[in-house]
Amino acid sequence: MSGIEQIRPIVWTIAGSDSGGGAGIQADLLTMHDLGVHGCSAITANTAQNTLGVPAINVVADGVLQSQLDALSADLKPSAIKIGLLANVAQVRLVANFLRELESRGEAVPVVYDPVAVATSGAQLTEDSTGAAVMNELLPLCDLITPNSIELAWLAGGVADCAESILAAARKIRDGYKSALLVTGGHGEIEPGTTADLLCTGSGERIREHWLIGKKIETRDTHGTGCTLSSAIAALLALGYPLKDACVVANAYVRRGLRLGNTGHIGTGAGPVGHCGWPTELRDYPEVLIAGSERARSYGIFDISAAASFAAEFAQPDTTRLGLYPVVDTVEWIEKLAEEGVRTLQLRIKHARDDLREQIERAVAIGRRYDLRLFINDHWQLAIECGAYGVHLGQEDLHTADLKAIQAAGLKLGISTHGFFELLYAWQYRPSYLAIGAIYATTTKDMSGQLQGPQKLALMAALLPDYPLVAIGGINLQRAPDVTASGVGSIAVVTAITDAPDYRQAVAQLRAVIE
Ligand SMILES: Cc1ncc(COP(=O)(O)OP(=O)(O)O)c(N)n1
Ligand SMILES: Cc1ncsc1CCOP(=O)(O)O
Ligand SMILES: [Mg+2]
Repeated sequence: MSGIEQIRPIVWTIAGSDSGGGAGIQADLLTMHDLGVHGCSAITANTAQNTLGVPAINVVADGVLQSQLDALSADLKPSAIKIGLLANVAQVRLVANFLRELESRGEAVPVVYDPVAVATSGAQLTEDSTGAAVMNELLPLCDLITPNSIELAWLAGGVADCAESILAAARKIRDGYKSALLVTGGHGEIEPGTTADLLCTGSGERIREHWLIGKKIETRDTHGTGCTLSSAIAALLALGYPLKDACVVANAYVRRGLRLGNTGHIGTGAGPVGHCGWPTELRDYPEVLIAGSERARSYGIFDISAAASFAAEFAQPDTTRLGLYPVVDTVEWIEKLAEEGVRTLQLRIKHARDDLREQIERAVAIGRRYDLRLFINDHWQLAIECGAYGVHLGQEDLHTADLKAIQAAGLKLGISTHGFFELLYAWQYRPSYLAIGAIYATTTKDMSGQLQGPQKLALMAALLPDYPLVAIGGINLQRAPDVTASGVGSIAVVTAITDAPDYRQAVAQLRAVIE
């Protein structure tokens, strides 16, 4: 491989073959191809299957499985691995050993394990005794496991058939393992007419639980949804998506496949889910439940203190296209840029200063004089007290700021997001605008690990074509055309203006591109 650049990342699926072409290896390879990675397979069992059931599970010999893994690792190095059906304890051990070897050679990659124990048809696919081996040997090597609620109960012991018992079973697994958990909810309805997946990430004190909720899609063709979901996540991880983003995009990919299906039914039973390309429509994406919302009561995560300050539906700006949006740290800059005809501005004061209130009061007064859309970063109480046009908050501020008070005062609200998950999360607040960043590397703020790039920006912007969106981070005159091509109506910049040799010229040139 040396010297040859791989254009498409490689993803392996270690799973069972479905002779009916709807689930297992077949669904995995369709998904991987659809999402732009090259799929390789190591087959654990040749199941005899159709859309009606599973007449036989023909488990491959250990040597057959091992030889496939060895052949792949000699040539086709993976960027992520998806594991599906492991038919017995010996296969669990073999795969676990193989993963440990990869780790010891410094070749570890993200591993997504879909513990395929029961097919959608109800057929049992793995020996009962594999549960303990999975827990002891495989889970410690996985980054994410994606059980359905039946498989969750199988792994954790007990039942997992309502929000509280699913949360309890998930916590039991999370207590012992580093792996994140995505419990798929296609088999039950916590709220009538909806499906809900539980995403658990982090560990110890920082464990995070999110319900991803979608309208139930009425279709007969649900075969292979679990395989499709887990291989989509592996593909997205290989493409460099962070775990939570990979989970929500994969959820949308499956929901799109359920909604659009195949052209005509395949088979006489539960046909395969469709594989219909990148999910470009918001309606396929899940809602991310917010713990302060009333709805969270049904899902066992209602937080009374979060509810005290939770609000949604903020005042909308007069336009969805906010144009050039300089972010500056002094009142003097606000005035100079207002003079140049800039309409959207942010005062972002990061250093403690005694005259903060006075600065904000002065900025607000200039804002009124020039009819600016002036947002105050961070200092939401002072923004309310001084009667500012709006406030800009980061994700972490959403848990501490009094959003009810901001809304009641009639202030506009902008929220920072970094990727698909945060975009969907912030969307639940229906803010006045959503900012997406950092698009490029920037020296203004440490955004390492949060770079989006213009292509991903365009994929996110496509979800909210009529909503005020702002792109920020490392944007300058040269990059601005690629950013505006994504469809966002506003570009926020710091250094492209404040460090420009001639800020007036920079404003004029940037406005010419953006507005
Ligand atoms: C328009 C816009 N987008 C994003 C940010 C970043 O805000 P935040 O996440 O609150 O981080 P700090 O700016 O406070 O460091 C922004 N200020 N403006
Ligand atoms: C505040 C902030 N939030 C995300 S990136 C960024 C800095 C943008 O600065 P610049 O335009 O100089 O890259
Ligand atoms: Mg802030």
